[in-house]
Amino acid sequence: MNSEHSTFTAGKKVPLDTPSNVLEAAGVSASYGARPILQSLDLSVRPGEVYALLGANGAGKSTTLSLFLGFLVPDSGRVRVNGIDPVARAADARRQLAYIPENVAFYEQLSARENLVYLLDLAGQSAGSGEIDQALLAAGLDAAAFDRRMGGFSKGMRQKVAIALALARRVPALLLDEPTSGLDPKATYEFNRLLELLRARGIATLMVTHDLLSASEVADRIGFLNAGILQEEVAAQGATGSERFDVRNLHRRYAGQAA
Ligand SMILES: Nc1ncnc2c1ncn2[C@@H]1O[C@H](COP(=O)(O)OP(=O)(O)OP(=O)(O)O)[C@@H](O)[C@H]1O
Repeated sequence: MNSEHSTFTAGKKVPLDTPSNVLEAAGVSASYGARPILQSLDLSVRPGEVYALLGANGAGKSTTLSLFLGFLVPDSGRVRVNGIDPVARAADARRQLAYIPENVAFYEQLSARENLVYLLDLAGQSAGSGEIDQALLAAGLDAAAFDRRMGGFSKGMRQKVAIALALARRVPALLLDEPTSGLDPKATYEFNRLLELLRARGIATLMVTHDLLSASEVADRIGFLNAGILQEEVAAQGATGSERFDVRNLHRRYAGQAA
């Protein structure tokens, strides 16, 4: 039980075994040196929720990811990953997370299977070959590619391996930095279906993106960050379907903000 997490029910403090927010930033301000970047940021992602963080270049989106990764110490406020402080308990917090940067790095000489075995081992986990194959298949990698060297993999294939690693590690949270940039429409479509799988598995996903169409298709909530301030959050209207968000409306807000 995590004593840091509790809630008030009818005036009585009730401890929670599982935090209701897997990713949580509350009243967070952060800076690089003397330069303030994020101001009083309140952002949370629940289990099984896909949260898309939008904002102009330099708005502070990647900086937000850095907070959850424990790369940046906040000036004030509270950051938690599955109830764990990513600075005070860095190794524990990292075990809760998978981070997929814009360009995912793997051991180029190793195959997808070998990368997974090795990276799981580095993470202190062992998985049988059956489990590894299941994760790769669930992530949508063609079985013919399992034993190919990753040096020749496309960005879309690399992302599938990265998602397979997250699935095999059974992490409760996933951080994605511009996952669909540079993907063709088919690969983008496949990636968006993968996000739906992550949602179904109860993973809390925070995705930084400029891709409004993907965000509108897969996100449950969209936040607009402007100059380090989370100006607005909008929630999906329906559980599924293309009308979850009004894309034109999103575009107007986003473009208006970026101007
Ligand atoms: N390591 C760093 N040291 C100093 N300043 C930084 C550092 N990293 C980012 N910045 C600055 O912080 C601000 C926010 O950057 P951040 O990368 O979080 O923005 P972003 O919203 O992710 O932008 P983009 O869409 O271009 O990736 C920018 O002005 C950037 O120049």
